[in-house]
Amino acid sequence: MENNNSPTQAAEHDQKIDPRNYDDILAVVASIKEQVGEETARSDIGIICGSGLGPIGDTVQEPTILPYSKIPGFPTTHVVGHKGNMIFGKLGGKKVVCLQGRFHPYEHNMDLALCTLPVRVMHQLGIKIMIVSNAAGGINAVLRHGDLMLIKDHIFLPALAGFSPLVGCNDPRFGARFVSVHDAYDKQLRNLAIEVGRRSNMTLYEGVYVMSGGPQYESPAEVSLFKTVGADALGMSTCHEVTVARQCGIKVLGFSLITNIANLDADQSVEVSHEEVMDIAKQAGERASSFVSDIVQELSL
Ligand SMILES: O=P(O)(O)O[C@@H]1C[C@H](O)[C@@H](CO)O1
Ligand code: HPA
Repeated sequence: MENNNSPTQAAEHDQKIDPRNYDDILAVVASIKEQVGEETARSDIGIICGSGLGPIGDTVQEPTILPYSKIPGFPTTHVVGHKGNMIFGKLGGKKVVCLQGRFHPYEHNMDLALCTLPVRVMHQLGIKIMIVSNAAGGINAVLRHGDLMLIKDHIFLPALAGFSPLVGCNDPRFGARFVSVHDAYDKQLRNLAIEVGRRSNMTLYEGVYVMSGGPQYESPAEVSLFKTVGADALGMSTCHEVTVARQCGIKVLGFSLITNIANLDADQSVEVSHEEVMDIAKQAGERASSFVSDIVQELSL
């Protein structure tokens, strides 16, 4: 992404922040409040737009846009389709903060604490509910290009191999050392999404999302493995953010936009490309975004 900062802003952005340090998080939050104003910064709902829900950021009313380049400690997002803005404003009459662009562990040397810094920041800004979205490959045979899958549960593969944002010393002010993720995706919020989907004739599947480390797409044998263990869709994000949100006590609603069908058979496989992912996301993203706005309108806080 192009960096048009003045030297002072660039210096501030380069300021070293330890994402595992509670006081450093407070310093980031103080800088955001100073730049956009305390009242603008205070938010009830946080939205992380993956490759699939980018358009929702553009529908935020009375927007105040803060580029990541002006937020101390925020890395830059390099993935095409992720704009790199924090947007404050209103959606469906609610105060939201929308992250147009996320930090993928594969971009940041698997530093999951760094990649979840925005979740800790949004928690300090007051959010009670977080909506996450991603682009994903469909594993379950019912899923088609452009479908939306409500995430019921996840398999956080990097964390099972030791790459969790909660690894390392834990300041108790962040929350519990041992976080229970038995209810990571809130049932009431899922029921609301299903109800809103029914009313607007939106075909909505519910399933399990698996996060792989990426950035290479998965081989057919790997996809078969994920299918065997119960995954319906796969991607390279989200689970780290949800884990930290649950440690903070934030309720989560998650969606996967199915941008490609994952290969299950090496003899009949097709190439997967980020261009295809972006293309389908562009076609289906508008409708998915308006659906999420409808849900936000009906959320009770
Ligand atoms: O941020 P998301 O999870 O939507 O991005 C997906 C996963 C990879 O980063 C990329 C692959 O095409 O898109
Ligand atoms: N695999 C991993 N990440 C993805 C995919 C996929 O097939 N599609 C979109 N993001």
